[in-house]
Amino acid sequence: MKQFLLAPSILAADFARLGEDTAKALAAGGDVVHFDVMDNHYVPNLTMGPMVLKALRDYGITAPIDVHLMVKPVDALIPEFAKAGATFITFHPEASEHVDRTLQLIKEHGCKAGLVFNPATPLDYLDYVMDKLDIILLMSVNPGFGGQSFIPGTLDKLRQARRLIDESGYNIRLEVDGGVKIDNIGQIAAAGADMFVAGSAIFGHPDYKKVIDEMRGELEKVNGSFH
Ligand SMILES: O=C(CO)[C@@H](O)[C@H](O)COP(=O)(O)O
Repeated sequence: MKQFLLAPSILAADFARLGEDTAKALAAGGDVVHFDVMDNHYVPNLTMGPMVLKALRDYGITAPIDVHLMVKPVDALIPEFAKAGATFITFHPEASEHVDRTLQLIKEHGCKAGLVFNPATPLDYLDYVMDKLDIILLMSVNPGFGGQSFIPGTLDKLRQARRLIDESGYNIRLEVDGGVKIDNIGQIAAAGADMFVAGSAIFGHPDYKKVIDEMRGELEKVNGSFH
């Protein structure tokens, strides 16, 4: 059976009670904390840095933390996030001068590494780095804000990425981010994703557990189609 991971995006959490709200999403069944870092330069929004991540660790969050860097340049922040307690660090290849070097830097700092693809970024960047990836993240909205609608063309791109991962023989997670809801998560999983970021769908609902349980229910329906 395929193991799916649900990653609540704390961009949509209550920032005034971030530790408590993050813990609540994990207690409701979230597997991984998705941590969006925006610099108001690579994307038009400004969010959280390594100090906030460390504060979550100090608060007692022990779940994996998936840091999505929407910043340019990338490299200087990697040691900082690793030291603060990141598990995964992903970045946009067009924001790094040397993609291979940035991937190596993440690994050298003991984190899992990944590339993120915007809706209009081709998957060509994968060509020579599959052996260095633990995760591929496909954006299903343009990065910068939560609460946008899923871009349907992402489904074909997911199928393409799934094919490349399977052909490579490497153990690489395929994550999707943006507009993931109860009513589309099954279709997204059937296209090949195995890790799902959801912000507004979870934090915008009064009952996080109900949303996560319903998402898992949808995932169980498609589980068989992978094997
Ligand atoms: O990185 C981003 C947006 O740039 C995402 O992680 C959003 O936080 C997803 O939010 P929803 O679309 O699920 O509300």
